[in-house]
Amino acid sequence: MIELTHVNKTYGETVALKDLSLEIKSGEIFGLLGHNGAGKSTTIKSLVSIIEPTSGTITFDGKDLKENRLAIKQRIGYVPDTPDIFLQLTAAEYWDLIAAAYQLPDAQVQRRIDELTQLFEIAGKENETIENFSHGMRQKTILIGALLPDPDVWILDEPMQGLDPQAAYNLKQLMKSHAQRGKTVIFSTHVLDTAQQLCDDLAILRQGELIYNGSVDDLLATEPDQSLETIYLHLTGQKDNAALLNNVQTDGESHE
Ligand SMILES: Nc1ncnc2c1ncn2[C@@H]1O[C@H](COP(=O)(O)OP(=O)(O)OP(=O)(O)O)[C@@H](O)[C@H]1O
Repeated sequence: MIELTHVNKTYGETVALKDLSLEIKSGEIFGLLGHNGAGKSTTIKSLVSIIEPTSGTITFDGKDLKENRLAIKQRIGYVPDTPDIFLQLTAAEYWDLIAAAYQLPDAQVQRRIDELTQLFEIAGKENETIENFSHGMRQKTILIGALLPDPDVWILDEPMQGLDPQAAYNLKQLMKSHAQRGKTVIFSTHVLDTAQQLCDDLAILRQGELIYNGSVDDLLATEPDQSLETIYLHLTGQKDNAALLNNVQTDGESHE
């Protein structure tokens, strides 16, 4: 179980997270939703210790993250929101770096790399520089790095971005089986169909504040026969969106 309790994060004047409390259970897929700037990446970066909350506590199985940072980080596989990292390395050098950080046995590393590069269809590209990869190939390289140690907790920031349909399908299957093995998957997404398909529980953030936390099923039950997209837009959307949309659509005509 992962618990965030009264977590706040400010950047100067900007309040990125406001009094966020969440419980994320083992064996579940937990989705973080919210518009651009809502605080999803800030939540994720706090969980993986890239940033320090201004106040509040985060615990993993009752252990405080601040006091057990290294041990907890070893349990986490993290995919950041951009794959544009370590561009000067080859994919193999990047995975070596991860293997060293997690102190993985060579045989395990080679087996996992063989399996994962075949699954994500980048076998044969291991010795090419990441800078020369397409966006999707970079994303696959980072994903393989995160999955290499088979960590307990996967924390994935918009992981489907740039993946081709086959790779996205494979990743979704891996996420489901990871949760079925009693482990935890936390991911952020803007793709509400994916959230509806995959998540057990959800948090929806708006301007750093939690506006929904609970199961997908309970949320769907609030408006029977509506999709998650419709319900999400009702919760978070602009009140006068139709008028704004109409202005933009008809603006071209008024200048013709
Ligand atoms: N390093 C930073 N310095 C200053 N402000 C920041 C920094 N990082 C994030 N913010 C601000 O914190 C708020 C939350 O940003 P965050 O990246 O968590 O949003 P997000 O929900 O992940 O957005 P997106 O969907 O666009 O990725 C935003 O107002 C953002 O401008």
